[in-house]
Amino acid sequence: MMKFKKNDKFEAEVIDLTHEGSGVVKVDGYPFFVENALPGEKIEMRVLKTGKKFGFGKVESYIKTSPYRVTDINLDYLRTGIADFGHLQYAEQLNFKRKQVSELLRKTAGKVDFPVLDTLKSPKETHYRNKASIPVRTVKGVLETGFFRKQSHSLVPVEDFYIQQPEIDAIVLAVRDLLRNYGIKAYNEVENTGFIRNIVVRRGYASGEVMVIFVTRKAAFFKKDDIVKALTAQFPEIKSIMQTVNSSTGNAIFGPEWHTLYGQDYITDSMLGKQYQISGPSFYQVNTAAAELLYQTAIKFADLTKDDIVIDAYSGIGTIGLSFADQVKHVYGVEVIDAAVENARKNATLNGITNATYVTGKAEEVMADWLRQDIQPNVILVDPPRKGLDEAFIEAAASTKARSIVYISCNAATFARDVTRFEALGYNLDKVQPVDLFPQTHHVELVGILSKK
Ligand SMILES: C[S@@+](CC[C@H](N)C(=O)[O-])C[C@H]1O[C@@H](n2cnc3c(N)ncnc32)[C@H](O)[C@@H]1O
Repeated sequence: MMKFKKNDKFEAEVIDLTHEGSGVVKVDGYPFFVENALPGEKIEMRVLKTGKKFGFGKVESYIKTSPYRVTDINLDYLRTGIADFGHLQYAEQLNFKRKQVSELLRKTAGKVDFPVLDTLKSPKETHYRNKASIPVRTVKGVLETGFFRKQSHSLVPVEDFYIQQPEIDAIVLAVRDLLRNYGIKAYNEVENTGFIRNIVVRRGYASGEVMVIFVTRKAAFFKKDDIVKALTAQFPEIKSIMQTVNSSTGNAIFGPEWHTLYGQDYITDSMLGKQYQISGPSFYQVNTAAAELLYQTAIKFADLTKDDIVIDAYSGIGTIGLSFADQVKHVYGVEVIDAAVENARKNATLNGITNATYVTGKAEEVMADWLRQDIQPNVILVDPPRKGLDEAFIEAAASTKARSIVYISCNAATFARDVTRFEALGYNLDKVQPVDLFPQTHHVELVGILSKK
C-alpha cells in the first residue's frame, strides 16, 4: 500500500533514469518519478502526486549529487523537454542510450547481452537542429514564442532554444516581433480562435538557405506583404516563405493547404556531397552532420555491390538511396508524402542519378506491388517513423529472401519488436549501432542489420 500523500517529504536515493530523463525513486517497490534527479543522487523529495501504480515527486534539496551532473543547465530546458537530458554529461547520455537499446533488445526480443555498439556521438552537442517548430501563444496578454511545459499546453517563453542553430532562434525572434508589431493574434486552442499557431523555420546545415513556414488557423493573412517584406529585408538568406492553413483542433502541425508567400517552395542543402531540394511538408533529418554518420553506417553495414538492387523504404526526399545509388544497379524508393517523392525525383536529376525510381504510396502496399512485378531486391533498407514497420511489410520483405535488411530506427522499442518478427521469418540480427542524432534529449536513433539465415 502507498503510505505517502501529497506534500509528504522524505530522503531518498535515485536508482534509475526513465527513458524520458526522470529520476526513479522506489519506496517499498512503489516508484516515484522525479524531474532533475540522476541515478546515484541522494535527495530530499516532496510528493507531488500519487497514483495506483506510481507517483511523482520533486527535489526539495540535494543531499548528494551525481558526478555526471551538468550544473549550469537552464531548468526550463528540462521542464519543457527541449533538452530533457541536458542535466546529464554528454558521455553519460551516450552510455545511457546504448544501455537503453540493449535493455529493449533483452526485454522485447529476448536477446540477453546483445553486443550493442557504443553510441556514435554527434559532431555537434548543442545548437545542432536545422529545423524549429515553435508554438505561438498569448502569455500574460503578449504574443510569445516558446515551448510547452511537459505534458501540458502551457507555453514557457524561450528565446535561446539551446539545441537549435542560433541563426534559427534569431529568425524566430524577428518573426515574433513582427507579429507583435502588426498586432497579429496568436492561436488559442481552447477557444479555437486567433491566427498564428506555429512558426516553422528550416535552415540548410551546409547551405544556410532558410525556409520560414507560417502555420495559421485561417487562410486570410492580415499584413502578410508587410511581414514578408520586412523579414526578407532583414534575412536575405530566406529563400522561401510558406503558409500552411491548419484549421483542425488536433496536434498535427501542418495543414492540408499550402501557399508560397515568397520565393521558391523549397530550400536546397547538401549531405554526403549530394544536393537535396527540401519542400515544406517533407521529412529531413534535423541533425545533418550526425545523420551523415547514420547513413554512412547503414551503407557500410549493407556492404553494397555494383549488381545490387536496393529498396529504400520510407525514403523521404531520397537522402539515403541517392547517397549510394552510384554504387549499385538500381534503387527503388517508396514514400507516403507526395511532395517528398517529387523532391526525391528532382534530387535524383539534380545529382545526375538515373538508376533510382521513386513511388508515392504506403510502403506495406508498394512492397507487395514490387513483388508482383518480380522486382527482386538484394538489400532492403527501411527507415520508418516511430511506430515501426507494418506486419504486411515485414512479411513481404522477408519473402524476397533479400541478403540483408538494414533497419534505421528512431524508436528502439518498435525496432526490437520488428527484429523478433524478422527473426521468425528467417533473419538474424547481426549488429546494432546507436547514433546520437538528438544530443541533450531522450531520443535514440540506431541502425541495425539483419542477415538471411
Ligand atoms: C524517419 S523518416 C525517414 C525519411 C528518409 N529516409 C530520411 O532519412 O530523410 C520516415 C518517412 O516515412 C514516411 N512514411 C510514414 N509512413 C509511411 C508509410 N506507411 N509508407 C511509406 N512512407 C511512410 C514519412 O513521410 C517520412 O518521410
